Amino acid sequence: MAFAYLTNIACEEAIERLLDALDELGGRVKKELVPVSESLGRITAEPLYARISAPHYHACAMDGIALQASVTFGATSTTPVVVQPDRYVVVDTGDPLPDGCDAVVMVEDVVLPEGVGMHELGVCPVTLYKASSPWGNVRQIGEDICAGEMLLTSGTVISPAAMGAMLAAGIAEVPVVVRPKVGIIPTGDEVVPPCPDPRPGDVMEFNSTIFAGMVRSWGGEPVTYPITPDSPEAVRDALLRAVSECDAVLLNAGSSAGRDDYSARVVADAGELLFHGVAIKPGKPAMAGIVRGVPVIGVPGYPVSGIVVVESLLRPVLERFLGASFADGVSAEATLARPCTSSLKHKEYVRVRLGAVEGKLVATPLSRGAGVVTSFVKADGIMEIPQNSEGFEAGEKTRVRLLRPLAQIERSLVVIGSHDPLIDEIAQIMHVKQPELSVASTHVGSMGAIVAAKRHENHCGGIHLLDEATGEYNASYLERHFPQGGVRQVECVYRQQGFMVAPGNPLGIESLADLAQEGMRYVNRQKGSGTRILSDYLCKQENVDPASIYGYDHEEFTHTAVAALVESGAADAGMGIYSAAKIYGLGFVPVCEEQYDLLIPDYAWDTPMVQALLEVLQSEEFRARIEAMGGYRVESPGMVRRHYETRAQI
Ligand SMILES: Nc1nc2c(c(=O)[nH]1)N[C@H]1C(S)=C(S)[C@@H](COP(=O)(O)OP(=O)(O)OC[C@H]3O[C@@H](n4cnc5c(N)ncnc54)[C@H](O)[C@@H]3O)O[C@H]1N2
Ligand code: MOO
Repeated sequence: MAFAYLTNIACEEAIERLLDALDELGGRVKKELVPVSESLGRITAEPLYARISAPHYHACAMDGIALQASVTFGATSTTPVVVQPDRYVVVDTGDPLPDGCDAVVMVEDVVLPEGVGMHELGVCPVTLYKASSPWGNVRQIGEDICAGEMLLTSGTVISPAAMGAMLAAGIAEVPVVVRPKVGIIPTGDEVVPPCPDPRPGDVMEFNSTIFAGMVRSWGGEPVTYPITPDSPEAVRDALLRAVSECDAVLLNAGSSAGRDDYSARVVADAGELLFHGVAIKPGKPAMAGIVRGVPVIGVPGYPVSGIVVVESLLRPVLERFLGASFADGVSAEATLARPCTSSLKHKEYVRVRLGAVEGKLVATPLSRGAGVVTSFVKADGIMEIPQNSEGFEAGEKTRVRLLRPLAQIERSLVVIGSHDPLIDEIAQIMHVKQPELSVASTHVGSMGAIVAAKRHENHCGGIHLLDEATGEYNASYLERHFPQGGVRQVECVYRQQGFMVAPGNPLGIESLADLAQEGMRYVNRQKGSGTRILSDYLCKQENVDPASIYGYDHEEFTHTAVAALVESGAADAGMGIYSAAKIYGLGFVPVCEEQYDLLIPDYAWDTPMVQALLEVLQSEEFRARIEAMGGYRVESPGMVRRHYETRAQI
């Protein structure tokens, strides 16, 4: 019988239980001495005091002459003072201040007698037109560091400058906290080492690589154990070995309620289970316990859940071990582009893309799937929805923890609209041309581009909206949705739309009518996408009732997602562009060539991002790249087809 969840405690309480248990175990910080030159990123175990002052002698701060300031007193531009060679010494920057001197005059302020060269400086009298003040241009002993003063407190992450300061202060070795060893045990019969050709059901083991990276970034030393099969004995053996060798252990997967989920039971049998089940999403099956004096954290198998749990529960443990804080980064207020509902049962962490549009930060939620690890790759920030909240409406303001510097986010082209793989190619070319710029794209269909532009939430978006009455693309939609104008319709590409089918089209699919036949399975695009409008239009034209097509309600958000489903055999056909079919080696039945334009609102036109986009569209690289992808025709990308100029509403 599987071990059911015991608790649904708040994350804060889970952390408290874990840290209280650690406190009961007693002092933990272990120290070691390392050479300063190898201490970068380590954490000081004690406060560090300077052994010597820096500079440790009075040092000349400039090239010139050293003298006693009093000999220059009274010198002005009209009443110069002449100093004889026995009253000054020629010095260079860094030299010890000669005995009897208390000031340095820069060589630029030293005037030699008429006809005398610099090589005679030191043996000739010099004229000064400015008085020196005592200790002028001298770095006195201890200007930087005074012997005995505290340089760094304990718990400081050692920076390159701190390394230099320690050496200057006469410290050659520094006491640092020993890196806590964190054991990582991946478990599961289905889990296999990463490989290029996994079989169905194989789960590639990549969680431990993610967790090891996180552990390292917080000053710990990861120890990854071999993949352990799903048996209580094997998991117990691996756990006992890990707790004997490490300071903390992550037991990965088997945390939920499935047949082979033993983690909680093994921890409870081998030690003390502190909790199983935390009110966070993703990550609710998280658990923790103490086994033989070592904290053990049960991390759910799904990678996104795993990242959230390791961040929420392991980080505080490492902070306690290290006596340091890896506090959450900067947060900022953002406006939500789409509604985001959540349950009252847990606090939810939603990954978001961010972009600055008209000076306002806009957050677009990314996939919330616990298995979608790329949501963390694409994320610019994390939005928290508190446990007592049902979520946020579109347009609501919320605080977002930033995962990238704001300055970078502000230089991101926000693309919200119809999906086409060419947007990724634009991002690549743009980034090479101007590395400070990036692209944040979200695929919400052509109508989504219009909605986003109306709400001032994007810089541009792809549109391919067929007007059934005229057979024209986009113009009538823009006229209707922007009666006050304020947008430009910019040419991008012409692309082939058609049915993506199995290679060689074994079922002979030529039309939607064929797909309405018994036994055929279709995969569709989401409502509001141009491709969906095309399928609906073709249904009408061919007099096919959409309800008669199996899978017409099965909606995907991108051409590639549709292609992947056809390739997997889960569907016999889906409407999409040729380039996506080509990536997946699928058959393709052309239906029409459509006009894929970009909608660019006037408010975004002058931004460096949009100007860079136009440059990319007009570049040879773009043309070459698009032609290589296949299924596109390129005429004059970047050309403004029509400017819907702003006009007052009547
Ligand atoms: N009936 C229920 N089923 C599930 C529940 C539930 O409450 N009732 N909870 C779901 C939630 S929420 C989560 S999160 C997962 C947790 O699953 P487990 O921790 O038990 O993990 P597994 O089932 O062994 O694996 C799930 C999934 O995770 C991926 N995985 C696992 N190990 C690795 C690895 N080392 N590297 C990469 N990916 C890994 C893989 O996709 C597995 O399929 O349970 C839900 N189910
Ligand atoms: O807790 Mo699970 O991690 O929601 O997906």
